[in-house]
Amino acid sequence: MSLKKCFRHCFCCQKRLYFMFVALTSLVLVSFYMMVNNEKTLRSTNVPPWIKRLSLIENIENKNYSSSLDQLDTWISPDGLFSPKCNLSEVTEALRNAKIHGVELLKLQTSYKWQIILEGGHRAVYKPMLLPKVKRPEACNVGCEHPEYEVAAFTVNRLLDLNNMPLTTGRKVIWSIDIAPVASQDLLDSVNITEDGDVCFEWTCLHKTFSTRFCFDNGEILGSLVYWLERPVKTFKSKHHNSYYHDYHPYSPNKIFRSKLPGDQSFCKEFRDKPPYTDDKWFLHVIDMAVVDYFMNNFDQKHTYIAGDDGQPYANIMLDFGHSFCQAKDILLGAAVYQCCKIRNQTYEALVRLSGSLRTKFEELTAGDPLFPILLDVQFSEMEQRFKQLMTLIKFCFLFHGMEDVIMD
Ligand SMILES: Nc1ncnc2c1ncn2[C@@H]1O[C@H](COP(=O)(O)OP(=O)(O)OP(=O)(O)O)[C@@H](O)[C@H]1O
Ligand SMILES: [Mn+2]
Repeated sequence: MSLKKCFRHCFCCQKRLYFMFVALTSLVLVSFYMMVNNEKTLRSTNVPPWIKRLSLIENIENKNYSSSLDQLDTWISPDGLFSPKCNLSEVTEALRNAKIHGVELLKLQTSYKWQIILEGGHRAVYKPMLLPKVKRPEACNVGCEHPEYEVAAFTVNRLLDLNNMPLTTGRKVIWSIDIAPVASQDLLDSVNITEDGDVCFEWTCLHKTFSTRFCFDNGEILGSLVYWLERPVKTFKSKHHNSYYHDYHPYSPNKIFRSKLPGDQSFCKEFRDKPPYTDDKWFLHVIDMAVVDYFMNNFDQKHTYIAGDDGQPYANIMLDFGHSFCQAKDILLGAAVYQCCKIRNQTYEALVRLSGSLRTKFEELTAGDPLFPILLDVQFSEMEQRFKQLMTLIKFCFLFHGMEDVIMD
């Protein structure tokens, strides 16, 4: 090789090396910048470190659902969990599709459920459907819950123009794809996978003395997803007030109060003149709860609320409808409405608008839900019948007290 050629060759090598060095340094710098930036955004959210690592990957891939879900907490006010101007379909879509970053058994109260962590660290309660959609054979508040009723209750709430139930939707998940890779050890340990790929586990449903084996065929699971309120959630209890809403139900454990029930006006006597029910906001919410429970034939609801920073009740909420549509049909579920003979103007107007179109409007709202059709035909007929009964009870109130006295703003 001539001296000139050798010189040119070395020069080219050096140039190539130089370019490689610059490219590598830039790559390292860009990656480092992205890592630091992502750490910064993630550090601001209150999620465990193992979730953060998953979120790091997620944040690069997809930010959309996370920012849709970010809105939910900002919508909460003393007047409820959202307002008519909120885009519920956008958030519902996010709840149905957001990536799942963590799942564990939620050992609170009695029903089988999971706590799910969605992208952005948003939490939700997932109640898998343990049973097919059947007419409930049992007495009320016994046996397994039906998560499809949580979706039905949310739909009824929306149809009644109420805004107190956290956003709820049906959601399908696949065990091997959505759950197993991010499940906690105790959830993984609680299931076994059959040779056919079915996911099975044992669970004892409410008031049963034996456990039952439940299996999800091919690991495909349908269930209800309720957005988790990152707020202190509390329930009015008898020890703070002489009675509370749930005591009024024939299935309440408070037998003393139950024995006082038949036919008198005790609901209003017990409630209206005792705080917090002296305040219309809390009193009218109890009436709204009775309207929803009457529609749903639900004996399980308690008066639940979000507490503010001062520990005082801030906003009313409605939770827990998995035991609805039970066998006993008790007119006492409507006691708050027909014994007090009061109803919120907005709720009454919504009821009037629903007359004759309950089924169509319910189906319109739930058309895109993975659990559609949410209810059996027979349950729908039951709901329509109970809706008519409630309207008759309200008309009796108009007759005895006059419409002006019954309707409250
Ligand atoms: N969306 C939510 N946001 C915040 N807290 C919630 C939410 N859903 C449930 N909780 C809390 O978890 C508790 C249990 O939830 P839920 O009532 O759905 O369970 P459950 O097992 O069906 O109860 P029960 O045994 O009374 O039927 C509630 O009382 C409430 O304190
Ligand atoms: Mn329940």
